[in-house]
Amino acid sequence: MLGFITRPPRQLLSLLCTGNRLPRISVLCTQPRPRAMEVSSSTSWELPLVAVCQVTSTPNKQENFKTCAELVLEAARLGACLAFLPEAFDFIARNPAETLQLSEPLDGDLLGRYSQLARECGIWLSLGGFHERGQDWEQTQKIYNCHVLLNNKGLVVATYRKTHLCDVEIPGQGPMRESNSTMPGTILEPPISTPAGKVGLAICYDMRFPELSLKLAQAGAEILTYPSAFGSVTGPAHWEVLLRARAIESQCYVIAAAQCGRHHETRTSYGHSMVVDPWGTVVASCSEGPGLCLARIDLNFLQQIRQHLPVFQHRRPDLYGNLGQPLS
Ligand SMILES: O=C(O)CNC(=O)[C@H](CS)NC(=O)CCC(=O)C(=O)O
Repeated sequence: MLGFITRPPRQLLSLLCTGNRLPRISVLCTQPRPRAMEVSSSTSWELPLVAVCQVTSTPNKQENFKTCAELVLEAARLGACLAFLPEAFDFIARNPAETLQLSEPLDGDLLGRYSQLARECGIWLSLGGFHERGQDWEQTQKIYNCHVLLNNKGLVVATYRKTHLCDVEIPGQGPMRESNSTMPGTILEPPISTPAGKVGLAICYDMRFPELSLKLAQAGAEILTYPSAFGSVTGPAHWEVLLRARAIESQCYVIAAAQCGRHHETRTSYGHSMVVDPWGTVVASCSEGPGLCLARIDLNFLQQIRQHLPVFQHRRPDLYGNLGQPLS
């Protein structure tokens, strides 16, 4: 059913922690598509397979790496070409001071280990939301929330620094003041070609700004990514609706790897990582706990939807401005 099941090279087994429970794997969603949208040109096993990893990061960076590495190994073994990790895959700290203390530069030890993991597994990695010490760290004493894309040689092919910071107070969820520790990014990253399609990079709270997803779609994105640590109050109300809306209006696949469960005494996340196809169907999802879900990316299907429903040709920039300028 999954096709192309491969085994990890022998040296990878050293990365697996012995005696640990295996991650939970959710099966591929087999929901049928509406008839009018059926594609007959490719059989599913020829299509690229992506994996979405769901974890509960804690302040313990070593443990978090071990958990993520296990899931990535499993994703590679199942034949995925690209694996997605959530925002704050590196750690979730108890307070802003600890966040700053645990942060690292892009050329630090932790990303070095992920680079080795990508290389040894031969898999692309979307590392959504690395707590990055930039060049300006000495002056600002603040970090960036950085989405890093590694290719299967372990090289950094793109980075995107979160542009919309989450400074909100939702009753029942505890205040979030991301700007206490984090600087906003100032530019968008043009979509990047990967074995699964052209990927547009975003992070979590960015999903509330459809302007960004339209801009990325018009710059050529076929897959939008929203690695997240969504709150437990906004989660049930907004998570799936926002992700499906971004997929439908941008006519892109939407891939959202999520944090789940209890990170420390005062913080929990909603989970429910998912892949949404450009028709708005949730084609794979995790539930509350840590684990993995898999989906195939069908760009013929995406092209058919864009042909049948040409919303990008029906825009009225004369009424509400042009969101379609090419990326600078
Ligand atoms: O804190 C870190 O270490 C990493 N950053 C995050 O987890 C960020 C900022 S607190 N979380 C969100 O953006 C949640 C958005 C959300 O929940 C919503 O839009 O409803």
